[in-house]
Amino acid sequence: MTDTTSTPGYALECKGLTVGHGSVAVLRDFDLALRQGEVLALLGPNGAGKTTLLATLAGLLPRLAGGVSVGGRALPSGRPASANKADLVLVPDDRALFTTLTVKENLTIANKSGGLDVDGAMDLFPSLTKRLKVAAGSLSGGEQQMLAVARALVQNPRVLLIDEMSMGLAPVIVEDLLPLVRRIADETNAVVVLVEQHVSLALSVADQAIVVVHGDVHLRGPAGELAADPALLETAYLGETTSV
Ligand SMILES: Nc1ncnc2c1ncn2[C@@H]1O[C@H](COP(=O)(O)OP(=O)(O)OP(=O)(O)O)[C@@H](O)[C@H]1O
Repeated sequence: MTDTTSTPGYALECKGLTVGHGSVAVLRDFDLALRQGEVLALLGPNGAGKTTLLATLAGLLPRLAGGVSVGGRALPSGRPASANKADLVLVPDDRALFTTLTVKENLTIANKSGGLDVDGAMDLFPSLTKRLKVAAGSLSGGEQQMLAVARALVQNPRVLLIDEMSMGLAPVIVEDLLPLVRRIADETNAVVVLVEQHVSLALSVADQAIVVVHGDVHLRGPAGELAADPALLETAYLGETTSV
């Protein structure tokens, strides 16, 4: 039987975690241990199970097996309110903004005590300052992504899960946005799990990286070491299990 006891010192821990849809597993027996302020780049081709993993960590899907703990406390399976109470916040790939509300309203209704306030969020995303009174649905794609991350930050996350921050954005915007992930982890001490298709950029801001392919971990290690070995990454993406 899987030992799901949490280990002291880890801000986010998964042990023997299996996630999926209905009874169909898409990512099996997944282990993870991250400390405060660490950034994980979760990489892999389409259909690998990355989004399913994030949704499960956020309690939006029930676990099929294994355990998840945040700050040493076990999270119940399939309970988004419990995950949120444990300060685990998901930025989904569709951003899930309230499109008819203004930028300021989106931030104000999400604000939790102890988190950044609206002004603090504007320090990280100064270009949103002049858009505070604009409806979220009228923002550009890049601005909407900034707002989605800012809205997560005002919830004072201990664990921040960001699914495909760069989806639909021009490369030049992605190059500006991804370094903010590093700054967020450094300044707030949150764990950040970043699902990202821009592999080099993601590795440049991450501490650790994992490549999942068809539901299995094919490579994991320090992000810098993976970035320095493109051939190894390619091999992992092609489906061969390898190691740094
Ligand atoms: N709602 C669902 N019901 C059943 N199966 C699903 C559902 N959503 C995703 N899947 C399946 O689960 C598997 C993993 O999908 P998932 O979206 O987690 O992968 P991913 O790594 O995030 O890929 P992508 O980068 O394309 O988003 C895929 O085979 C997908 O078809």
